Amino acid sequence: MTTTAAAPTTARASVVSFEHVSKAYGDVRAVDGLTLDLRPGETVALLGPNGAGKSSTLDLLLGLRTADSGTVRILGTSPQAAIAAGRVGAMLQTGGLMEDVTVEELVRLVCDLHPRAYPVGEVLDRAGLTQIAGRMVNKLSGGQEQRVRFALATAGANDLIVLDEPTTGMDVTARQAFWATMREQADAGRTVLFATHYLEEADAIADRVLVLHKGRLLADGTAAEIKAKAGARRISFELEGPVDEPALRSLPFLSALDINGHRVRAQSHDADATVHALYGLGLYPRALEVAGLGLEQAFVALTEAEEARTA
Ligand SMILES: Nc1ncnc2c1ncn2[C@@H]1O[C@H](COP(=O)(O)OP(=O)(O)OP(=O)(O)O)[C@@H](O)[C@H]1O
Repeated sequence: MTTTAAAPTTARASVVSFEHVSKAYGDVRAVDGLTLDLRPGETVALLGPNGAGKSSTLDLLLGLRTADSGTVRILGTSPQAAIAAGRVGAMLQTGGLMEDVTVEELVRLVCDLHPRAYPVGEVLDRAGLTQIAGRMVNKLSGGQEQRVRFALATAGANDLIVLDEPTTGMDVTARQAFWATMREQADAGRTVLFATHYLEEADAIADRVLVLHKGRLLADGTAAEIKAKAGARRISFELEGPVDEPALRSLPFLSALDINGHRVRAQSHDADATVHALYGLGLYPRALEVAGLGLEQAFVALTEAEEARTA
């Protein structure tokens, strides 16, 4: 396949590109110099504490807000042009659904407007809406409304799917079906970007995790890399006989140590080296366990460290 500079939608091109993008509301810097590239087929989770700038970032990406400075591109064009060309599907937290129509009528309307729409029946089925296709939109439960939003976001063959806390209010079955569909979309080469507060979802689904804090990118990598960046693994063991605390504190790479009777819990930046040194002290740890930080613990560690650094 040949590629040329004039073909921004080739596999090598960025699907999403932010270059030094900033957005402030008064003196609140919601997005602060964000530079970012998302590539085809990536499933990317956007994490951050409340107010970190996740929704603002998605709003800028979708052209719903204008950046104060910097450039946002989708597939090499402006967000508005990419959306008009039917290349972007979005599912946002806010924004009411049209109410005086049935589920099917609403889905049909959106399919009619989409330049590369899927058949209405397929869209309804994929979102688990076939059974309630004839129901009025204003009679739906919160979780059913989310399914409708999901259907609207996947009404056509989009290159980019943007989701703001998509599974909020969905039950377990809906959630599983939702992520199965998103995986299919990613396998078909679509880029999926989703903001979430469910870290276990990010861990299970995303092949790339972005951590935002005060509008800045604090971490960018696989979930495993984010956990490693938080810089610690947990070690726990028991010791027989008197516990020599100074000797334990002298172990290399320790970031935390908690001694409770004979039970020792530690965090280490290099658990292998710490455990090796533990045996080197002539100690015989029993019930030894070494575990990584979960994504949630890593997220808390990273954002708290940044909070302390920037306070
Ligand atoms: N329209 C607005 N006017 C003023 N301030 C705003 C506006 N929208 C957002 N902000 C502020 O910008 C910052 C970023 O908000 P944003 O909604 O992007 O964060 P978020 O990461 O999506 O938060 P959450 O997890 O709570 O949804 C916050 O401090 C918020 O109060």
